[in-house]
Amino acid sequence: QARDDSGGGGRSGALAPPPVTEVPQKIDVNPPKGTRDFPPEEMRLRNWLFGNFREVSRLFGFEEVDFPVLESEALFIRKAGEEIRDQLYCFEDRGNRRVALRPELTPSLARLVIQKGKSVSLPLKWFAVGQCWRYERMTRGRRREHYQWNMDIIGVPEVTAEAELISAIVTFFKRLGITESDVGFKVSSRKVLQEVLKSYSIPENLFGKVCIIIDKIEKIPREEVKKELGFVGISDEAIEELLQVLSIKSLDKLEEVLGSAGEAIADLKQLFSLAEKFGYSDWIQFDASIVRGLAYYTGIVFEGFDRQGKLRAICGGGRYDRLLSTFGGDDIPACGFGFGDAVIVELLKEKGILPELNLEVENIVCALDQDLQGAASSVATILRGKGQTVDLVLEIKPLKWIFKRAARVNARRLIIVGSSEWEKGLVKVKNLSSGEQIEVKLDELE
Ligand SMILES: Nc1ccc(Br)nc1
Repeated sequence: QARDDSGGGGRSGALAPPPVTEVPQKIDVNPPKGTRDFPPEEMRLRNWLFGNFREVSRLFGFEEVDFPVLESEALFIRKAGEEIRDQLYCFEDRGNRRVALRPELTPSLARLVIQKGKSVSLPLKWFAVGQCWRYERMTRGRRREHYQWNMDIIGVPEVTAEAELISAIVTFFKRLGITESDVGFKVSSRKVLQEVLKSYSIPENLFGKVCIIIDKIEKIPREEVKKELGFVGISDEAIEELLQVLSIKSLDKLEEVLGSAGEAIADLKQLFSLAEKFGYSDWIQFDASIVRGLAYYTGIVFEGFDRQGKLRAICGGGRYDRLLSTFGGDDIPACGFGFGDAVIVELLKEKGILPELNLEVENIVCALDQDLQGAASSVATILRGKGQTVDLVLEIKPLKWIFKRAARVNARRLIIVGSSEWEKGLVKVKNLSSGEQIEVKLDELE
């Protein structure tokens, strides 16, 4: 019989039998496939990581923004064959609207910039830390959600913006104890591809598709890449030239091939010169094979990698000068990066530099008998009013239990409220590291 929780009268009169409760159904206590809970220990690590994201963003003068996790599906529908599109976590809501759990933050940011229009003055320097989703066939057992830190600069066409963003990531790595011997950035520009495609008169509208196919160069066999490029109409000759250019690892070599007049070389030379000034030259290297897997990049692209080659890309980003206009906004230049919360933790574990993050409570306060529980509450309130953390024991417990609890919460002091002391306006204060115990007047407690 369903429980009558309609709040109505039902048969709940004084003499009526107690309502038949539902037979308890054991629910699955695990979170949905591909998602995570954050119990205290994991939450402390997440807060520490996000705290560093936010502190670096603050150091660089960026403002925090956020957007709904749920967006119109249209924001992410791009026809360039991206994986992010194939794995879109999308559905029709009860209002028959096509919606999606955001797979990334950049389109939402672009939407908000357009919405703000002339009410905001450029350049905008915005950052966000948000959960992003993908519907991954669980056969690969990969996650379906992660948190991404994004920093974006809107309204700056110069490469100074990309240089600034990479500097922010370097600053973040250094804060965590990660050095240029651990990680690096592979940097290129999609203008390299653009210049090659243009020399073969390949139409602009194929640019996004070609980039997405080439981004798979490390993930699928070379022959498959060539076949896919052929399918979209790239000639064999152009394919050979593309793959040749993509294997270039030095700017001098690239300049030999492309010549010195193109934007690609100019942008990359400026970026490497700025890197010198920022002091992170040892962190970056040119690699023409870097195109990144998002269709909207139009210029410099970069990705953070671990030099041991054990992990997937740590972060990635680039310039996306056309995204806002494709959403019907003005032609505003933009660049940004995404930095996931998973690979970085694997890297910290690999390096053995995960921080020790324990619950730290300054005081544990307890009453020795029931009628002093109120007194213990007032002691806790006084200490909290002074900005001290207090774990207040909420029941009368034996001292053995209290000491065990004090150890678990790493308390520095035990404040005991006992009747004989309380009558004299005193409490017992035990220093839990030295063991020293003194009596303190309540109004002198600090
Ligand atoms: N885009 C995206 C979303 C969620 C995860 Br996990 N990985 C990538």
